[in-house]
Amino acid sequence: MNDIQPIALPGVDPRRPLVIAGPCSAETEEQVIETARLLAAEGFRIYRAGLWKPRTKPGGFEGVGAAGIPWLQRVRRETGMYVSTEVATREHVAAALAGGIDLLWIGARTAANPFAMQEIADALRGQDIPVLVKNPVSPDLELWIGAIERIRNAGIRRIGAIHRGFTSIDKSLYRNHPMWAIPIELHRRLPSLPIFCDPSHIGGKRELIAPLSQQAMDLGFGGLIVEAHCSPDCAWSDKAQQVTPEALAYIVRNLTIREQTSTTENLNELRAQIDKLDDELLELLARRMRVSHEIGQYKKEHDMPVLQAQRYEELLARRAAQAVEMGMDREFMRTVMQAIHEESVRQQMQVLGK
Ligand SMILES: O=C(O)C(=O)C[C@]1(C(=O)O)C=C[C@@H](O)C=C1
Repeated sequence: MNDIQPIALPGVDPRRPLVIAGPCSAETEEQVIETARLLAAEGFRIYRAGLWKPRTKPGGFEGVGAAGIPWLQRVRRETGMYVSTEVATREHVAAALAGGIDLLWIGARTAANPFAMQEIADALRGQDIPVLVKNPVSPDLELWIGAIERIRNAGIRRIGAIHRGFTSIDKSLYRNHPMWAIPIELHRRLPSLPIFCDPSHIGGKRELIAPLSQQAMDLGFGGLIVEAHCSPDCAWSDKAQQVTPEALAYIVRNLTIREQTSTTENLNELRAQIDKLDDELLELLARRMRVSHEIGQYKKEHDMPVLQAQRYEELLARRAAQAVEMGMDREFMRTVMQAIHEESVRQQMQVLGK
């Protein structure tokens, strides 16, 4: 997939962040036009508005559908902005293409369904339009890459990914957990694919748009897709996470975009320290595995099972608490200990199997 091209739109500054902004849903012609006018006045160039809204439960506002396409055409005519919307079926694609929509995105629930993705990809075959694919609701990188691959296999070359976070049971801070490791891994696997952050859906609240956007910039994301509404508190959907165009302009203006890639003597010295510490870590891990091997031998001779659940539980709890005291994250340490234990168990299984 190294033939993926940037989302270059004539007349739009290609420097990051490329910002796509607009209301969650197109509600009325007035709201669509008013929001677009305010955004254009702040210098935003790419407009978004959902016409077909996949709602979790029936009864919510499901969008105005194709009736909103002439409103987006008016946005284009009157503000000069590019316009974009979400598509979830072949009929949506056909209506959007016939209506001259400039950019399409595919939602998280659709991206999770290979049949729906294939249907959309087939409807896009032979077209030259930028397409952005949101991450599936579950943290499944392969499914996300698969969805992107289907679009690419249909001949689309200007493709981007949208990171909108992942469904999580714990809604205390985020509406959708960012799990940054997943878009980081996506970038490692597909370095030419631009990634857009959707801080509105990750955060679910307007206060989180600025910090999440900054984090995305610091992780090298190419763009942002953000919900903005002329009157957020009156929005028909997702009102808590929408901001006014003025507030969005303020947030974007205040982002720090760090682009420096050259290193200095100082950084090289610090990296040398990291390399040395990693050597020591590996040496220690190898020593730990050798001891684990010996325990495996003992277990074989004494007919003991490999998994010692109580001992494992104790060491997980002890090291997680110790990590917190040492200024590290509890969950991080649990993940490290789980990985070490998994390898230790695997090696002991081999000893028992010999
Ligand atoms: O304590 C043991 O019995 C071990 O084999 C060591 C070890 C570990 O790697 O820490 C490995 C497997 C057990 O489930 C518990 C702990």
